[in-house]
Amino acid sequence: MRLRTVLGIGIGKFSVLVGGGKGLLKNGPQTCRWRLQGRRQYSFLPDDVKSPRAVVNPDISKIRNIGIMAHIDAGKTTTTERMLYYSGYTRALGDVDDGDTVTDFMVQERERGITIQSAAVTFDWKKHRINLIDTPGHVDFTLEVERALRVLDGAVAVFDASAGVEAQTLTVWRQAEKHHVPCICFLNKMDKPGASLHFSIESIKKKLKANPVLLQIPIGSGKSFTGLIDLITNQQMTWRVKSRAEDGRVFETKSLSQSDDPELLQDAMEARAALIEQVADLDDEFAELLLGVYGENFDAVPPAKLQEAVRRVTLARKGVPVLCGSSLRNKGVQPLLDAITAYLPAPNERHHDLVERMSRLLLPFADQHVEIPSLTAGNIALCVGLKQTVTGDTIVSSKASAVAAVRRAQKEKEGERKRGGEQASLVLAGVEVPEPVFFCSIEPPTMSRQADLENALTCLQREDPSLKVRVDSDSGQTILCGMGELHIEILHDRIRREYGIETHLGPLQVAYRETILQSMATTDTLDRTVGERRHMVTVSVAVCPIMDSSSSSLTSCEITYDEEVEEQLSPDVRDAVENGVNSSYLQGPLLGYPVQGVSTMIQSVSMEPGTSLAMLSACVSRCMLKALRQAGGQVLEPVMSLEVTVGEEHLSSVLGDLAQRRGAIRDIQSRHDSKVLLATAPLAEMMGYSTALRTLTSGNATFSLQLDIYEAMNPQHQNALLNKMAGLA
Ligand SMILES: Nc1nc2c(ncn2[C@@H]2O[C@H](COP(=O)(O)OP(=O)(O)OP(=O)(O)O)[C@@H](O)[C@H]2O)c(=O)[nH]1
Repeated sequence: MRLRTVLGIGIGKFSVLVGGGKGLLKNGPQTCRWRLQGRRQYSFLPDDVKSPRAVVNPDISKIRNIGIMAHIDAGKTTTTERMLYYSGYTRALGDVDDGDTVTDFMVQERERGITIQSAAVTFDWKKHRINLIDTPGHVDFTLEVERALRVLDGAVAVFDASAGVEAQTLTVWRQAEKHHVPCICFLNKMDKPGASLHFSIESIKKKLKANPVLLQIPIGSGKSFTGLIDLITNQQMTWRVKSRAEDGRVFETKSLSQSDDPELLQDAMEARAALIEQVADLDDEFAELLLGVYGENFDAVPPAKLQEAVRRVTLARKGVPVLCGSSLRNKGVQPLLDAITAYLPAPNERHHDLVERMSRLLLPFADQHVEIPSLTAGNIALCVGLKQTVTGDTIVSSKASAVAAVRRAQKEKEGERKRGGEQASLVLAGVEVPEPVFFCSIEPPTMSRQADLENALTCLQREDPSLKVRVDSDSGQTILCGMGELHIEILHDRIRREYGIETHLGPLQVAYRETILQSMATTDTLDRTVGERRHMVTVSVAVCPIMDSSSSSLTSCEITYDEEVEEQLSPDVRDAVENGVNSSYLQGPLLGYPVQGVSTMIQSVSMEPGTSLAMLSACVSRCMLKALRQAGGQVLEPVMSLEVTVGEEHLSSVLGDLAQRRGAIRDIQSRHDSKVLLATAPLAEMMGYSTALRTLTSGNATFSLQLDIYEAMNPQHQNALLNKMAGLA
């Protein structure tokens, strides 16, 4: 059987896509055939085994998204196979050694490059849905495992009880720890003569530095391993499996009694007392219960209370439940399934760092909002309570489903390309955020409201990506950068109404940029003694203009290296050099506006031993400033494209006004009995245009304004601007 699942964490959606090239489970026909890598055909009759479709939408609290990890040959495949069989999803027990296990496809899929997120089996167990994701320990899959672990809610580590913790498990265990994934350990192969509970527990402590919480002890060892004692319930489980043909589905459960083997009874009593003490040490709530009611008589501790406490300990990752069994001999797998449902968390109990939680979904009906429990494809709804999402983001049920969607889209695209067509990506394009062209300072009424203002601005920015907020490094003032006068006015008003903060706005200013006119090469040396240490560095840089007037993007600055220099520099020295260059791009030498359209080549860097990287960055930055100054600064101003719709009678006055605003008319079109005037004009000249246009046309005109390009100012206007900024005009 080949199941592909797309994980849905957090909001409880879990789509199961069945199929993948070897045969699909269809609705209509009664029999579904599966081909397992060409080896064998299984015939599934619905009455015979369950279909994955039998598992429909369980409550989120009943879902377990679990990774299974193991060292090679520890018995992961055999264990998974037994889980599918006991839960009723396969008709026959497969055998790894005969090469007919259901999940064998995983290995082969991996060889073919199929990734781990999609390699999964889904089944139900006692009203729970278990999605078991393979997380192989092989180093090549480290990244995939890491990805899987980030979205998984829990993990089962399978060990060979005769070998204890082995190298590969160690790697995956560390990753699980990093992502705070609660785990259960399964000591498999208890039937092997060399199997040792004590040795395995010690190796979990020593090698994994984990705190094993032993929940079962084995009955018998090696070939005479027949069952387990459940220390939570004090029950004995025995499997009368005499041959490999017996499937272990039926096993006997009974309470331990005095008539049982006295040695076993004694071991079980001691192990249970140790368990209770250990859990009391790890869980305050259980400790209180124990001190208050059951202090004198551990036997009386109700299994349910102990189980709840073990669950809390597992979820808090203070301890790791340990179970034993022999998958090959069909012993101990059902209690392992019980433990997965009892101790590992549901998706809503885990706090994934990448999953947003919505508090409510609302359907808009005119001006009313109706709360709905879920949403299907193709609908539009409002969501409440998102904390990280900003406008333009695509929200998916999990990172894994996003990756799977991208991969599917790529495959489809590939297929379409072969067929000569084009296919749209499944991932929505975010909104294109234009660069803000205006800015102004904003101040709270008193310093005590600064934190409230910052919070308000953070919320507003998430809603409106065209609003940018920064802190001026010289004045320390908070600066609002927006799209226009009205934009900033409305933000100001919203801060007052919605957040109750009366702010003061500084004068609105145009966001200019700077570039250079010619190429220039410069050398600079920094020689400074700080304390006992002498820092000495000499750098040479060459800057040249790469004016691309079609671009309004700030990213059009480059850093290149002389070939020989590039080979000599270590990565951290290169980082320090680039920090220095990039910081000089932030504030141009003329007016301190960001620099664009400059290519910098690092020609030489020579450092005396002992010179810090910070001093290197400082030297590069100073050298850059020198080079940019000498290269002749040029101010770039935002030029807007303007569309004015106006009655013919007012056209000439609008044109006259535009001429005074340094406007350039591109076209005048007729639309019904109005004229549409297309023009460009520098933003600096367009301040207050809406009022001016209203006055000129007695309110009979409309206009739209948007950034066209950043254009070099002519020398006359640039000088006027420089004088104005210097307070001379
Ligand atoms: N004695 C014994 N052998 C077992 C047990 N479980 C699995 N094996 C054997 O161990 C070998 C490896 O089992 P697999 O289930 O393929 O182990 P795996 O961890 O999936 O291995 P890889 O997929 O190669 O990583 C096979 O020969 C199994 O028959 C067990 O409980 N007892």
